[in-house]
Amino acid sequence: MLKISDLTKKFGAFQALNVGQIDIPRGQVTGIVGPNGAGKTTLFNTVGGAFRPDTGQVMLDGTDITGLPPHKLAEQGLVRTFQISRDLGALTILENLLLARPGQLGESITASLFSRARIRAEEENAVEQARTLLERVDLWRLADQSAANLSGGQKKLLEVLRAMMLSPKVILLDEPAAGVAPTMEGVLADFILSLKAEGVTFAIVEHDMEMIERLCDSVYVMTEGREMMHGSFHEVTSDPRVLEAYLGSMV
Ligand SMILES: Nc1ncnc2c1ncn2[C@@H]1O[C@H](COP(=O)(O)OP(=O)(O)OP(=O)(O)O)[C@@H](O)[C@H]1O
Repeated sequence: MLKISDLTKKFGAFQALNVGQIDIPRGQVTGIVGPNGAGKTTLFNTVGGAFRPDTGQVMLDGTDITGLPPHKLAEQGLVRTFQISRDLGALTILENLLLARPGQLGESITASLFSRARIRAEEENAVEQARTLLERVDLWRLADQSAANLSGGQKKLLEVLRAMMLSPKVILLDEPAAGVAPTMEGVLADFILSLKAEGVTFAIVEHDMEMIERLCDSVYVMTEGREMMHGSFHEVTSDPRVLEAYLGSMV
């Protein structure tokens, strides 16, 4: 589904990313792990349109999407999640979802002058889509409350729902377990797996190895900007090179 080839990114003289080949298969959850500074966030930023790569190629379902900005990537079916920021926290839960979806008709002045009814229908569709998503995770009853009041786990659910408003093929999911109480981790994991069962493809950057084990069909281990190893959770966690990469980052 997503093929990342020879992707590089430098910050000044520092080579933060130097990936050979990372494949994110259709309908699977692929984990990306590695010690601090390994380049995981830079990979997501470069694939997700925040940075342009220096070299390399990203193909999504057969289409070259290299270097496209986030709104173009979303049109193609690739969406990256972001933490619910302070600004988004000030909005209600429903507003968070409605804002995640770029206005289609509403962006054109001509359309807004001549197609009020269509715009209203479009907005009603968006509310309906948001309601369906919120009901799935039992957040519809809180739709009018400020997102800032949600627990860490509920905020993570909201991040995923915001991505789902764009009906993506692929979600780049940033640290789903971060700031989530252990009791909520299972709820979050089950929701991600239910989306996977419906055909959504995930790439997940995560430090929490229990979450990786629970979610991932396969795992890439990154170190020093490169993909060092790829395999099942048990293959990568029993490989001495992986242990060494983690220990090496701590000394
Ligand atoms: N905008 C930037 N400017 C300069 N250097 C950067 C920038 N972003 C990241 N780096 C550097 O690139 C390297 C990789 O960072 P990155 O954040 O991608 O690692 P990571 O694997 O996500 O780490 P962590 O697990 O700690 O989030 C680090 O050495 C970091 O300092």
